[in-house]
Amino acid sequence: MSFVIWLTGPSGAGKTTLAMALAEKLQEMGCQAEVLDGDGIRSRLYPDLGFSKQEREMHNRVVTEMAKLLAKNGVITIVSVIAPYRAWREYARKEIGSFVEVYLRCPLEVRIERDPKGLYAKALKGEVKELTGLDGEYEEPESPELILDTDRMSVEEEVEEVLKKIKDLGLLDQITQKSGVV
Ligand SMILES: Nc1ncnc2c1ncn2[C@@H]1O[C@H](COP(=O)(O)OS(=O)(=O)O)[C@@H](OP(=O)(O)O)[C@H]1O
Ligand SMILES: Nc1ncnc2c1ncn2[C@@H]1O[C@H](COP(=O)(O)OP(=O)(O)O)[C@@H](O)[C@H]1O
Repeated sequence: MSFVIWLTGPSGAGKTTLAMALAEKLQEMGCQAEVLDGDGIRSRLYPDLGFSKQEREMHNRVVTEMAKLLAKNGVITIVSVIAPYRAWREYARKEIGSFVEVYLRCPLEVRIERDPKGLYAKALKGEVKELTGLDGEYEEPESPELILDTDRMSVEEEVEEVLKKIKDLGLLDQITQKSGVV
C-alpha cells in the first residue's frame, strides 16, 4: 500500500509542473511514482468531455479510482487535477485513505501572466467560459496537509517541501523500507 499526493489549485497554479518534477525526483530516489494529470487523462480518455459541474465530477471520480488502484499496488501516485470542490477532494481522501492534499496557491495576476496554454487570454476575451480561478468556481482547501505559494517559491523548493511533508508523515519510510530502496 502506497499513498496519493493530490495537487489541487486553479489553472496555471503549477500543478502539472510540480507533479512532473516530483515524480522525477521520487523515481531518482528509487521509488515507483506515477502522475495522473487531469488534462492528460481528459485528452487520452475523453477528449470531448466538457467542464460542467457534472462532467468535472465524473472525471474526478475516475481519477480517484485510478489513484486508489495505483496506490493500493505500491505506486506513489501524484494527482494533478483542479478538483474545484472540497466535497470531491474529501471523497477522494475517504476512498483512498493515505492522502496528502497539497494546495498550490497563486494570485490571479501571476496566473494571468504565466498563462502557459493561453486560456486566461481566451477567457478574458469571452472565448472560454467558467475558467477555474477566473469566472469558474474554486473552493480553497480548508485544512490541506500543505500549502505552497507558487509565486514565491521555485519548483525545486516546492519538491523539497513535499518530500519533507511526506517524510514527516512517515509515508516515505514505509515505502522505502518495504521495497528496500534507500
Ligand atoms: N473552463 C475551464 N476550467 C478549467 N480548466 C479548463 C477549462 N477549459 C479548459 N481547461 C483545461 O482543462 C484542464 C483542467 O482539467 P482538470 O481535469 O484538472 O479539471 S477539473 O478537475 O475537471 O475541474 C486545465 O488544465 P490546467 O491549466 O493544468 O489546470 C485546462 O488546461
Ligand atoms: N514555482 C513554480 N511552480 C510551478 N510552476 C511555475 C513556478 N514558477 C513558474 N511556473 C510556471 O507556471 C506555469 C504553470 O503551469 P502548469 O504547471 O501547467 O499549471 P497547472 O497545471 O496548475 O495549470 C508553467 O509555465 C511553469 O513553468
